[in-house]
Amino acid sequence: MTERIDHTLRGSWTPSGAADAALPPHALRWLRDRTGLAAASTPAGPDSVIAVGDSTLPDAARAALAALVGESNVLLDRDSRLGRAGGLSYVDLMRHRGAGELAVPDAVVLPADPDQVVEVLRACAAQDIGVVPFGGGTSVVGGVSALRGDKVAVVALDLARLDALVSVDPVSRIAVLQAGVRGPDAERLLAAHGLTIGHVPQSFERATIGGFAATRSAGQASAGYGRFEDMVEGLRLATPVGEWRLGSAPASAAGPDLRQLVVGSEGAFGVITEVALRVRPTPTERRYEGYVLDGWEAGGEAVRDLAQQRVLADITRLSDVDETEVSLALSGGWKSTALRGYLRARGIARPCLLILGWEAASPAEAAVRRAATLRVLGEHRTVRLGRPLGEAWLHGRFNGPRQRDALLDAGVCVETLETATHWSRLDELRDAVRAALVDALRTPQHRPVVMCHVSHAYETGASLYFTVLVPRSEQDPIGQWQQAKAAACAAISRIGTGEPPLGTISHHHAVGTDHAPYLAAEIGELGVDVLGSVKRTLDPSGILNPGKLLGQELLTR
Ligand SMILES: Cc1cc2nc3c(=O)[nH]c(=O)nc-3n(C[C@H](O)[C@H](O)[C@H](O)COP(=O)(O)OP(=O)(O)OC[C@H]3O[C@@H](n4cnc5c(N)ncnc54)[C@H](O)[C@@H]3O)c2cc1C
Repeated sequence: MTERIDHTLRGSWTPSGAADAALPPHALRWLRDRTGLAAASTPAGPDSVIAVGDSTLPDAARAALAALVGESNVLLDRDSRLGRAGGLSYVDLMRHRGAGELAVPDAVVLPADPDQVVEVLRACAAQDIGVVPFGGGTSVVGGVSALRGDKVAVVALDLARLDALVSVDPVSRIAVLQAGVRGPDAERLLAAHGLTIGHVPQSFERATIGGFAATRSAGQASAGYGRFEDMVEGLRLATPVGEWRLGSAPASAAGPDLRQLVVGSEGAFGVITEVALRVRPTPTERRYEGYVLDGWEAGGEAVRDLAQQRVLADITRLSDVDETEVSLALSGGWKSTALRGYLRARGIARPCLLILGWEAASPAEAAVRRAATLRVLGEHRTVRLGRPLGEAWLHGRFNGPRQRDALLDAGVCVETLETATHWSRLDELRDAVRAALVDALRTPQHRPVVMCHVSHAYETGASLYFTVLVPRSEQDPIGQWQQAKAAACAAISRIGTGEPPLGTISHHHAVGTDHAPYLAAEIGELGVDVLGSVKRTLDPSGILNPGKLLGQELLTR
């Protein structure tokens, strides 16, 4: 049995909220100077001010669900329902802070095992109840928004009780985990067998195995361990028409790989109840280092070279000039001033920070792999800053959501978005998204900070991850971001222009509700129809995750 997360925690990342964040006074001073942020901000409204309507779950449906999972596992109280109302995007957090309207589920249902999940789905289909699969609830694209669609009610299907390590095959290096196991618990359970998954997204502390699979998640060490879909050997999927089991060999030519139809299906095709994962021995040697290159173009070329010569470090993360500047400004103090001076003296005019990390089973393996990376990196002009900077990144790798709480408290609109494209178009895509965000958010009083980094690199291209900071609009804090996000999505997808997309609408955050309008621009109308027919086969009455992945309009055509 693993420790349950408190889902009543929605307005912040940790119970202590902003108090948990390292946002020193000099960082706020810097933000005020740089963005025009006012000294005072509007305090967040307490949970009690949020309007939560009565549950519309019919009595017959409640009774049917209670007969399957037990009375105590059908929750109708306000806090439980509010606690599964939406994910953890900026917009979700603002809604939980009293701005805009929240879609609150009519009940929370907690099945105990994969068979119960199938039964719950059958019962919901019979009663015309929508079902939102809920893992860690960390979606940032509206994936767990409790939309009702055309159903009489909607329930959040919380997978927290599916929290077991089912089996370990040490010979094949495969572990089977239930879908509700959270990142840290999965690693703890596997560590007892000397094994690791190696999947560490920034949401690691709260997100689950089922959520990782349902969203095609990518962790910070994706260059070494692969994206989550690379690790999935097999799955159990509960659907309203029965269970579907996939994956019986490491590779197969028995038709298309249907596992990939389930990985990334975002709860719209079924509920993933178990995942068989490729695991590796726990690394005993870890080494993280910082380097600096002069300018984004030079940094990008170096990372491309590492990827194409197949010597990427397990963690490879390149910040652009703006992100490097913000990191230095936020860390502040004499050390960052000294560092800037040192870099200037070494001829670096536009510092771009590159973090490299190697994780290996022995010091010898780490040394060989590091030497291979550095041989290629040595062909580019770099300044080595050594282990302290790499260790500092490691130490702060989960700080982002904590700092976000503090920034929200300070009146900042803070959000991220991500995409990916091929190397030959990476700069064009970055420039287009940057320009769209800056244009949408700049006002006579406010100057947005738009930062970008590459955190996932491939032989043919890379991801781009943008972080935006701008003083929050007091009148329309949600609309302010939604307009900027729409402009960025239009720049990526080039929707309505007749041009092919510049990049993908999501490299790892998934589609949810927010990206659904851009899906057809990426996969084509035919692609949407293919997904629609899969949906109709597995979920004929359309109860699963209304409005996600395919969006409501795309489904009904
Ligand atoms: C601060 C922060 C940092 C983040 N960093 C990263 C990152 O580094 N990399 C990354 O990839 N993502 C990141 N994310 C996004 C998010 O954490 C991932 O999408 C994650 O995989 C979601 O897992 P979850 O268990 O929280 O799923 P949820 O948020 O609960 O659900 C996500 C989607 O999957 C569906 N779903 C969940 N469980 C199941 C299941 N068992 N079966 C079927 N469908 C299911 C839901 O209905 C929903 O559509 C971040 C989010 C936050 C808030």
